[in-house]
Amino acid sequence: MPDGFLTVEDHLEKILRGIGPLEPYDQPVVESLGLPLHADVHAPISLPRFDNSAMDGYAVRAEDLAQATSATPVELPVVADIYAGSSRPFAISPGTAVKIMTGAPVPRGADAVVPFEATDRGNARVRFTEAVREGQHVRRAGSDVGQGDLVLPAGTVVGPREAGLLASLGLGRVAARPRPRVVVLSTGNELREPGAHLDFDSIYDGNSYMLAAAVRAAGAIAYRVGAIGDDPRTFRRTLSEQLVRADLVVTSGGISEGEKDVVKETLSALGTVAFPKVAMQPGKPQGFGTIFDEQTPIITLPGNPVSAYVSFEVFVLPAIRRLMGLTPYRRPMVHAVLTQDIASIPGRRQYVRGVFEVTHRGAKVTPLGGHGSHLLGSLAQANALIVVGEDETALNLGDTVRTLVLDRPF
Ligand SMILES: Nc1nc2c(c(=O)[nH]1)N[C@H]1C(S)=C(S)[C@@H](COP(=O)(O)OP(=O)(O)OC[C@H]3O[C@@H](n4cnc5c(N)ncnc54)[C@H](O)[C@@H]3O)O[C@H]1N2
Ligand code: MOO
Repeated sequence: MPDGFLTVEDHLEKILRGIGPLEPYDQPVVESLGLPLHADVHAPISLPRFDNSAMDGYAVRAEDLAQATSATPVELPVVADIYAGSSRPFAISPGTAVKIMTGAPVPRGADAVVPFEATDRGNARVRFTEAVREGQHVRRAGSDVGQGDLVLPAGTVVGPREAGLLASLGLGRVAARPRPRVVVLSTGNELREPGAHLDFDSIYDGNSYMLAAAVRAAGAIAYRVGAIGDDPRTFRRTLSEQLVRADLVVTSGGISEGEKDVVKETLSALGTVAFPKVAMQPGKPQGFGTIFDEQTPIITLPGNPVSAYVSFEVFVLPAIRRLMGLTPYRRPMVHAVLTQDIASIPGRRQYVRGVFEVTHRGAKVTPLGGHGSHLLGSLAQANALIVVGEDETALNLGDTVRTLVLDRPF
């Protein structure tokens, strides 16, 4: 590794050690979508809560129909109608039937339900032409979930199915860490909002959009602050104004060796931010620390768009996941067979854009475009980053290589 460089692992370790998980609180179930449960959830009630009918039909005692055949039908008086949600508790006596709708409580004494289709659909009296099995079409109390059962262990990520279960158990709120609020801002006098007038040397601010989208895709809340220029006072003022809504600040640009590297200049005096060179490509210049009295964590990413994106994947995504308590923090590597040679940069870990596919013969990955950190077109075509280790001298066609498959939930 080149002198004076940190490894990717060391820099990531510093970030993860410097950022603690946010404090959990009881939040509405739908708001917790994508967040891990902070505590085990035990069922406060059983499901179903009471014996209920799985069919529209008649509740009966199975033994009353034991002799029913088409030649010797059994006819019973219909003594009540029971609808889901509108019935009083009810019991049936031997030799009677009750009309019942799906979901309605099965009356005490009844032990089976016969669907309308298997009867003459009578109102005052109903005729049955076959016997029924005890328990037929009755959904027993507790047969799905027992009261007190551990239904969702701590760490389970809330998705639509978990939300449905929680609400069905009467739990409208659950303990989870809050969705992190991430302020995204980019720096550079050359930057303009999409749609704005461009001077001969200005460009559109793609990074703040890319990073804000990546923050959201990671499950956090993104506050995108438009690009700010290279003036240290404006940068400092903007940062201090944004702190009230930031669990983490992410910047792009202004951290290399230039003469107007505003982020580096300003932050050096504002807190604990260090600006190491990291042994990776792209993404060599990096920065991390805390700022102001609030000690808000800030991750400063390089301005080259591909460098900013790769750095987000490698450092910011794990940081966001740590804030919300979502493990694993780091995207798992997936093995795939390489379809072309890749030249390696010795001493640095490379993240090479690629296209990952699963075919009937297994997973394969094809490198894409060049190494340039400005190549946005090929970045948008890629769906994976091929990881070339610091010590690897070359990767060859046919090698099994490690890849980060982008956008995939984990
Ligand atoms: N003398 C040296 N020069 C550079 C070095 C070095 O080691 N010595 N490192 C290079 C590497 S590697 C990178 S990466 C960049 C990082 O530079 P900065 O973080 O200071 O970024 P800027 O100089 O502000 O911008 C770099 C590049 O990216 C464009 N950019 C910036 N922000 C945006 C944005 N929001 N949207 C779109 N494009 C953006 C900017 O116009 C520049 O072209 O430094 C190298 N230089
Ligand atoms: O290392 Mo810079 O981040 O490639 O282009």
